Amino acid sequence: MLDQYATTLTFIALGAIFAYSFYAVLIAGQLSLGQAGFASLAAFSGAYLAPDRADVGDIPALLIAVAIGMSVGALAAVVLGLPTMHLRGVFLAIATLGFAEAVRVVLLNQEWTGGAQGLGVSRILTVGMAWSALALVAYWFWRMGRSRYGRALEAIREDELAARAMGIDVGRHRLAAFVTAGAVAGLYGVLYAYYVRLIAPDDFDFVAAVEGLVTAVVGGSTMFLGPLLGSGFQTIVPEVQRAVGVEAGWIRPFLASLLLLVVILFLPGGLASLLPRRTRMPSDAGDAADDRTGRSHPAAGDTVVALAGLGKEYGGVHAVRGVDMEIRAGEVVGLIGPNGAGKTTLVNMISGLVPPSSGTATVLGTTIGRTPVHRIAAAGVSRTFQHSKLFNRLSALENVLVGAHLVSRPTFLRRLLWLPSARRDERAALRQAARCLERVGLADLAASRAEALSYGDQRRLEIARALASDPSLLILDEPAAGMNHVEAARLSELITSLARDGLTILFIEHNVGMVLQTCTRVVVLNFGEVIASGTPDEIAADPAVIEAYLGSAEDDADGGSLAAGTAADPTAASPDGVPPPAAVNVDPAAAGTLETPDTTRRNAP
Ligand SMILES: Nc1ncnc2c1ncn2[C@@H]1O[C@H](COP(=O)(O)OP(=O)(O)OP(=O)(O)O)[C@@H](O)[C@H]1O
Repeated sequence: MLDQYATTLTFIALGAIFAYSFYAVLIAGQLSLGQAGFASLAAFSGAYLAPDRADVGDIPALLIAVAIGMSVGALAAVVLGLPTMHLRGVFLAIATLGFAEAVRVVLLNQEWTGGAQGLGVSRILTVGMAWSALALVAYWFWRMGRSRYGRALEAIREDELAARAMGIDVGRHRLAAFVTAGAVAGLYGVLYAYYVRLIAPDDFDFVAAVEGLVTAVVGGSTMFLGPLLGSGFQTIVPEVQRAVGVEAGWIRPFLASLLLLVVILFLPGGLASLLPRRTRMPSDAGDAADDRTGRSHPAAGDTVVALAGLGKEYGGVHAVRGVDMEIRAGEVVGLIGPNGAGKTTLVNMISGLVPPSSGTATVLGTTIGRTPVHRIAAAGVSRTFQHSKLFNRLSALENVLVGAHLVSRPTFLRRLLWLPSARRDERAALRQAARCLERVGLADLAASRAEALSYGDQRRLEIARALASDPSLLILDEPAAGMNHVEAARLSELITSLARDGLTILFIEHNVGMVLQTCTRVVVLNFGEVIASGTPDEIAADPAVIEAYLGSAEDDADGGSLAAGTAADPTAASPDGVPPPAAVNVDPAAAGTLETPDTTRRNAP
């Protein structure tokens, strides 16, 4: 029975292993076609360099060839990966395809490979060996999935910038994923060689690469079973055809292409996304006693942020100009100003996303400018974004777990060995994430995908994710946008309670009422410059601020005032949950007087 299907089963296993080499990088959002080149290099060098089966026996000969092939595949991935890892999407695909084609052409013209005739190899691989190898590869990716490393790769796939802001070293993770792909492709190349008896460079051409990619995408690149499902489908279709007596060779590629189209249009996560994703809240989330994050925070009153003459210029437009600012530990600083005042640019510089054009800045002892974003996050800066940057296809709990990246320990290798300490560390990370979800009131929605949450809940989830790293400085960019006044009041309470715990908070908000109520100090920006800084009461009465908000002093005399404006419900004009424009934060009666900010003043002379 097994013998009858041995060839089909072996090819399902081989196809799945090759598809895993694509999955290895797809999971991190990378599109590579270089795996055909890695497999080809591995197959030829393994078959050529490994000792003969007659000298060492079948299994040792195959194992030595596998070791050579996987090392060659991994090494080739390092050599190709170092210069190409900064490429994204189709550019990476083109560069890696170029590499695979170059390998094919070079091997075609070598004597030792047999050129177009190919190289004869003994058949050693059996169906049992092929499935054992597949089981090991699948096990690797299964154990990776719920490790800190696996979650970091998924976060990079979902939103690279947010992943950096969570403290993930994106370059290192992408290279590691690429090297894994090289090793797995190398394994495939050697196993294939030791099964088909004769290998030629054309066995690893463009068509083979695309087939491997299609198998992985159809199966699903978001779950470790995807490549297996994809390979099963791709290999079984011709068998079913034969069984029902339809011999047309075009049916399989046609069905595969059709399925690819259906998957891309309707099932972006592939067949595997039909399987439910497990997300379990830990039962002992409240038990915080033994979960110290190991972070040390500045003492109350210490300098957290020091900016001197900080500026940012975009092609002649001064988004931020000469800002001097100091934020001390324990302060809740509100950053307000009309649209386009430079608020987001300023916090982007503080969190390392945007390098300044002039001036100096030190954040938690780290000089910003050339320091990568993940290092600034590691120093203790955490943030949310003006436009939500959640990891959409991950659950709420998984989002927050990624947020805990910096305060959790690497678990992947220990998970491979099934060590209890890995389980303990994963549970500690889960408890940390669960506590943060509870703190923002989202514990009940832990299992929901981030993209399925309401706008207000998404904003709270971003705060929970930012809190998970136990930061010393929390930066919130318009956290109340899109919230109704009840939600905004609850958010204000949350910020106050976080501040009571000693967290330093800098937040941008158009809801001036909320800012005045929540902050210990308010900084007002206009045209990229600080026009006022002081307590909420001082700011509410500051004529320069009132003018910046209401357009002119005469308008103010007509009844407009910052304080009056704050009384207005900031979301009254947005029943559909769309974030309100800045103008709704002023007295509706005076809103008509709000002038569009004049950006001419910020233009460089
Ligand atoms: N990447 C960029 N390239 C060019 N100009 C930019 C860029 N980012 C911001 N700006 C410009 O810098 C100025 C300040 O923008 P910024 O987004 O920092 O203001 P903001 O106060 O956060 O505004 P809002 O309240 O609307 O979010 C604007 O004139 C904007 O057009």
